[in-house]
Amino acid sequence: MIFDHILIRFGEISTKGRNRIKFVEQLRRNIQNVLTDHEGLKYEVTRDRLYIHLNGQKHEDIAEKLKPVFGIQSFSLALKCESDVEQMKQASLEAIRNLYKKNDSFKVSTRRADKQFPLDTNELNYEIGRHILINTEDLTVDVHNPVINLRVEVRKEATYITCFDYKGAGGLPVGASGKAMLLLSGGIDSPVAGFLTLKRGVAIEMIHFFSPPYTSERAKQKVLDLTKELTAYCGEIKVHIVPFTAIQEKIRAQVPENYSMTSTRRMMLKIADVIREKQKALALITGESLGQVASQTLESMVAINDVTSTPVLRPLITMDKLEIIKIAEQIGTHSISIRPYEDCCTIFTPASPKTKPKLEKVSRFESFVDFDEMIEAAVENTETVIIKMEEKSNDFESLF
Ligand SMILES: Nc1ncnc2c1ncn2[C@@H]1O[C@H](COP(=O)(O)OP(=O)(O)OP(=O)(O)O)[C@@H](O)[C@H]1O
Repeated sequence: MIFDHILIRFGEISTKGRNRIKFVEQLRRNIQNVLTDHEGLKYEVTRDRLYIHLNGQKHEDIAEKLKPVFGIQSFSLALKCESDVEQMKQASLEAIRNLYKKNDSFKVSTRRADKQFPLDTNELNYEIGRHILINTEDLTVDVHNPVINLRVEVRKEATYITCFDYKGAGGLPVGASGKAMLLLSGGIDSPVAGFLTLKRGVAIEMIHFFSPPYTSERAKQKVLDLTKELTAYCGEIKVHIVPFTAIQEKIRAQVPENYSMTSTRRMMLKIADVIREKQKALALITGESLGQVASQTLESMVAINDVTSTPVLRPLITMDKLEIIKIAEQIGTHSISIRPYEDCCTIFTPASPKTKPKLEKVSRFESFVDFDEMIEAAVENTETVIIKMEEKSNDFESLF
């Protein structure tokens, strides 16, 4: 069957009151971005739907690309006809004829956005259902549990007939909730934190701390590869790579060993905050999960977080490691994260870091060093690259 439209349902956006127009506009832009390779598509936005006119393009590729777009609750292949009973009957029959198998059951579910339409939903269900039964063989009606649910959406300007729904990614359109900077290590957790933040409509840029020669080019490549996996959800992502060797060496030389981890995290957060301000982002994101390691106790968070009043989002804070790993596998980052290349933190990890560091103590240790100048130099020498989306096929259905 030739479907001529894709009908997209928004889900959570519909409830966003006055911001709705902004949200829908952002979703339309995000959809257009993932479909740039498909020429001739036309977009039409109504109060609670977005329609893509396919103009003869095949729907299969387009449907695949829509699956990871946040802000879509569900979408359906659709056939458009005039809002006229005879035309609806014909189009419904055409839609179902090419779809059903022997002994399938079906149901017609009409929805009238146009309340002035002369027939009510029951009458329309009956008229269309009867027309289908008369003109097909081996089909039965089952209003409770049908194999085919033929949906007829009657609007003033047109009627859309759909019979096959895809589940969307849910969440909010990326960019609709502002922008934040993700501190991305090469580990399992931070890419998952990035994915979950994107899902809530926040655009992200990455910040990675890199300590050559202690960490290799391959460790850097790992971070770029992780970023590439996340571009499936947002098109492209900027990565800021911060040279961190000098600061780490200074910490090792000047701060007592059991406080070096706390101090390292504080410097990371300070630098990230400067880059955040330059990039006009509103928050920082980390992959921390409560109690996972020494630097992720509440006491550590108090001592680390003290360097900034910028909101630090920690989407994984209450999650178990196994839950995090499961998402990492589904979004395709896990196999990259477990590559055996070193991260700057693992190399400098002290034998027994303080699990309950005192804020006064770490501040005092740091007061003997002029870190500000080193932070400025690190920001100045930061390298920025843009990673663009790559076509890939994740198991999106099982994810959402
Ligand atoms: N080299 C780095 N560059 C950027 N951010 C980092 C780096 N190392 C750690 N972080 C940030 O600090 C968080 C905590 O790091 P840590 O190594 O303690 O924990 P983790 O649970 O192993 O996290 P991950 O799996 O993301 O590495 C990370 O999730 C990440 O947000």
